[in-house]
Order: sequence, then structure tokens, then C-alpha cells
Amino acid sequence: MTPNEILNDPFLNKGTAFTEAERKQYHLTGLIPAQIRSLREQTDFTYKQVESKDSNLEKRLFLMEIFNTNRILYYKLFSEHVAEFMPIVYDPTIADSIEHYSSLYMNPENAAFLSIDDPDSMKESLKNAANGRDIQLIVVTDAEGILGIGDWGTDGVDIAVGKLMVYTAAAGVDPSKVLPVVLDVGTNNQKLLDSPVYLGNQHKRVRGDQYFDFVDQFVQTTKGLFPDVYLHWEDFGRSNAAKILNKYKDKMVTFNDDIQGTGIIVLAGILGALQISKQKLADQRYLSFGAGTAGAGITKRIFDEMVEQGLSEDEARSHFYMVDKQGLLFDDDDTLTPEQKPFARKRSEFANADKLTSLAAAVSAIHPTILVGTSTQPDTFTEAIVKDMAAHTERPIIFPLSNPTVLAEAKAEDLIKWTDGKGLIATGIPADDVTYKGVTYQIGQGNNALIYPGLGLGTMAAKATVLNDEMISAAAHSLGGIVDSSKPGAAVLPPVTRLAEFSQTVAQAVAKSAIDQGIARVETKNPVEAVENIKWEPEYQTLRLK
Ligand SMILES: NC(=O)c1ccc[n+]([C@@H]2O[C@H](COP(=O)([O-])OP(=O)(O)OC[C@H]3O[C@@H](n4cnc5c(N)ncnc54)[C@H](O)[C@@H]3O)[C@@H](O)[C@H]2O)c1
Ligand SMILES: O=C(O)C[C@H](O)C(=O)O
Ligand SMILES: [Mn+2]
Repeated sequence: MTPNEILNDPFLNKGTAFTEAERKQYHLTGLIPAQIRSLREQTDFTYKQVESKDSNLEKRLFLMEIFNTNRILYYKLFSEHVAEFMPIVYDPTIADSIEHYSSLYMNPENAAFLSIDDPDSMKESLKNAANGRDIQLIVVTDAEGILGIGDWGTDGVDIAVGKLMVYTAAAGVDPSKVLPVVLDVGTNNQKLLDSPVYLGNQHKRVRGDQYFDFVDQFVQTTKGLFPDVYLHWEDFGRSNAAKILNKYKDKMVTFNDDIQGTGIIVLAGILGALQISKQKLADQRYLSFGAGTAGAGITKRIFDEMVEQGLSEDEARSHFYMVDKQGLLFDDDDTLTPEQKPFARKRSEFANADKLTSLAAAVSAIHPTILVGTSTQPDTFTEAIVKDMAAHTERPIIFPLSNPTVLAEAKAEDLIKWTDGKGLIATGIPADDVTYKGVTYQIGQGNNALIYPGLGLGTMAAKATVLNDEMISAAAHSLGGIVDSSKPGAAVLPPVTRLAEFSQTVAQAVAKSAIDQGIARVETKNPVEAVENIKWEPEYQTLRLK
């Protein structure tokens, strides 16, 4: 490798931290300033620079510069300030960066860009992006449904980059073993189709067999190149996400974050809320508002939990209601998705079924005890709806989960106020504490980022052959007991400031489940040891090149 190749490789470059011996051996002398800095010093100086930036988008751009030049410094910094940097490198600022991706484009960030117009180059593209690295984790998106902001075509690649950053900062996944991938199958975003700066394929989304064949080619090529890879799917559209998951989930280690990750975190949040209210899950009535990929995924997870707790499937099903664009979902509706169908109701259950075409009408007919929003529709949990719900249940559980911030169904502060402090709240993005009538309420963050890093680390640590429902359930239950639920104003989920710590708890629970089920290929039978063995720490190693 030439000196410049070393300095330009973010996995090798240490900047001013190259030792005197390394500078001599690899002919770096004179290419960097004379002072030698430790990683500690670099981290502290860089943190000050981040702090000096005015906006979160500027902070993000600066941090990306570090990411693109020195991965260890980046992760040292991020892992020391997880709660502070998450909203900058991840949701919600990531939404801004995606909306401006093509115009701000500077660096491919080691992602693989796979074009449906050039399927023959797929294998080569993946190999080029991996550049000889042993890839064990891929986050792939086709960006049809980025957060709640819709279709962003190739610009959505940043969600894959951002999700992977959280895997490393939160759980200690080795960043040299990960690969972000975007499947560029076109876009239906007219703004991008018309834009002269858009960097992706400027045609409508390819659908049908050609799309599914391309996805399958990606899966098979990936399996051939990286046989043990953990394949994480992110922000696919409603008509494809569940189909793809169902097709591959029993054949390889595969995970849909919006369906499964969100299901786990919401179940964990509900279990946390019930710990506070001292109520039982079997006594709840659940209303999903926005029954798309996430809404239906969450509903299925809560339903499975009820069945696990001993209810029959029919009994359990009677606790669930879904409201989408058309209002309460009924079984005579031929536009229902396969995931909505099991939870659609009979019109005969209601005297005024034809009037239940809005959330307000549905809430007043059903009196839910749990209301979860994944609708992408801001401010739809109105004061009137929330007060109506609160009038019929002692401790309403209300989770407005749509991202980014501007799309949330309600603000935590309003929900606490409207429920007179009785609401048990979690939001999709971080929310400040709310002080109301002398009590300080901590708001849990109901974001799949609290779960997928530990889930992935645990699955990879166990070398599990698949990621199954038992492991998913173990992940949801592992967060119980971390929050002191007896404290007034306690949050329903543990705080992001403790993400690194509880990601290990999640990872160990998941690895244990795989080992106990006999689907782990790791040698040790000890899940703590298995997780410890693959955990990566951001520290410089002595440079050793051939
Ligand atoms: N907090 C989290 O961890 C998390 C995880 C996944 C998704 N989400 C958020 O959930 C939202 C939905 O994501 P998704 O992947 O499920 O998208 P999706 O497109 O699959 O689902 C959205 C659903 O909302 C419905 N909808 C649209 N307008 C509506 C209206 N006026 N009333 C009722 N329903 C309406 C759509 O028909 C669709 O079924 C996004 O904002 C996303 O950011 C949050
Ligand atoms: O990306 C997030 O913040 C969570 C979730 O996956 C989403 O799509 O909103
Ligand atoms: Mn998502």
C-alpha cells in the first residue's frame, strides 16, 4: 500500500495518532504534522469542534467527515456521546441528510450502490464495496418508505449507513465487518425524477417479477460472497417489506427492522408500562393507528405475546383493532393487506360500523387502553381523542411513533398534560423530560434503535442459523426491570444514555435463546462469553501491513 492509500483508508488511517515507528515504516513522515496525538486527545479535540457547530445538520456533516477519514476516532467519539449524537447521525437529522443527499454528496461512505439497470455488475459491486473485508452484517434499503418521509430512491442509502453506525456505537459491532447497501430500483418521487442533481436511476420504480428477481439475485449473491451474513432490511415499501421477510426468514439470518425491531421495542415499552400501572396485558384493548409495515408488525408481536401468555388465538385477536386511511378496518374490505386481514373486525360488532371512518370515531367506539401511532400523520392524536381515551382507562398507554419529529402523532408534553399525568408515553424520537404538577416525567424512546443493535450482536455472537420468534421474544423481555417502575414519572423504557449497557443485556438474552434452542453454531455454550468474544472496541491497533 502506498502512504496515500493508508491515509485515505478510514479503516487504517489514524491521522495524527500514527506513532513515530509507523510513520517511519510506512513512509508517512512529512505527510502529517509533527505532533503525535493519542486517541484520547484526538477524541477530546474533535468533540470540541463538534460542539462549536451551530446546527445539527452542520454537526452531522462534520461528523461524517471524521467517519470518512478515521473510523476508530469516529466511533470513539460516538460511543462516548451516544445519547447526544444519536439524533445527529441518526433520526431525526438523518431525514434532512437524505432529503439533501444528492446535492450534498461528497463521499460514498463505503456503501454498495446496486442498480436494477445493471444486474450483471451486482457481484462485482458488492466485492468492490467490501474491498476484501469479511462482511458479517448488511443493512439494505430500497428506500421506498424512508421513515415517514416516503420514497427517496438512491438518496435513501444514508438510512443504511446511519443504522449501521448505531450498531457499532450502541452494541460494539465491528465496523470493518459491515456493509450498507442500496437497491436502486428507481423512484416514484417526482421531485427526484425532475431534479438535475439527483444521483440515482431517474426512472419510475421497477415492480413485479423484475423487482423480486433483483432482490433474489441480491440475496443469493450476498449469501455466496458472505455466507454467514446477517441481513437487515430497512424502509422497504408496504407492499414489499413483509413479502421479502416471509420469503427469506426461515432460510437465512434475516431481520426486518420496521416489522420486527419496532415490534420488539413496542412490546418492551408496553411491558414496561404495565409494570408501572400494575395491569395485565390480557386486560388491554389495543388500537393500531396507521396499520402499515410497522403498525402491523407491532400488532402481530403484541398478539403473539398474548398467545404466549396463554390466550387462545381467537381470544387474543379480540383485543386488537386497526385504523388506517379508510378508518377502522373491517373484514369486508378488499384492499386489506395480508398483514391487516387477521385483525380486521366484523361490521356486526358495532351498531354504527359505517360511521367508524376516523380515529376519533374509532376511539370513542372502542375505548382502547393502548394507542400506537405509525401513520406518518402529524398531530392526529388530538386533545379530544386523547381525553376521550383517558376518560375510559386509568393509565392510557400512548405511543406516537411516526418519524421524524415533524411527523409525530403527538408531542409527549401534550399527552402528559391532556391525560393529567396518567398517560404512559413513548415517542419515536428523543423527547425531553416533562414537568407537570410537580412531577418530572421521563419519556421512553420507542425507537427500534434501542433493540436492533443488541439483537444483531447477540445473533451474530451465537452464530445462529436463523433469527426466530423465540429470539425476538427474548429480546423484548430482556429490557424488563432495567427501569425503576416505582419512581413517580418513570419512563416505560430504559434511557438512551444507557443504550450501550442494555444492548449487551439484549445481546446476551438473544444469544442464550439461540444456544438453548440448539440453533447456535458458536463453540461456547456461555452467551456472555459468546457476546464478549465478538464485541469490538474503538482503540488503535499497531499498523501491520504486508
Ligand atoms: N419509532 C420507530 O421505531 C418506528 C419504526 C418503524 C416505523 N416508524 C414510523 O412509522 C411510520 C410508518 O412507517 P411504516 O414503515 O409502517 O410505513 P407504511 O407506509 O408501511 O405505513 C403507514 C401506514 O399509515 C397509513 N396512513 C397514511 N395516512 C393515514 C391516515 N391519514 N390515517 C390513518 N392511516 C394512515 C398508510 O395507509 C399505511 O398503512 C413512519 O413515520 C415511520 O417513521 C417508527
Ligand atoms: O429509523 C428510525 O428512526 C426508526 C424506524 O426504523 C423508522 O423507519 O422510523
Ligand atoms: Mn425504518
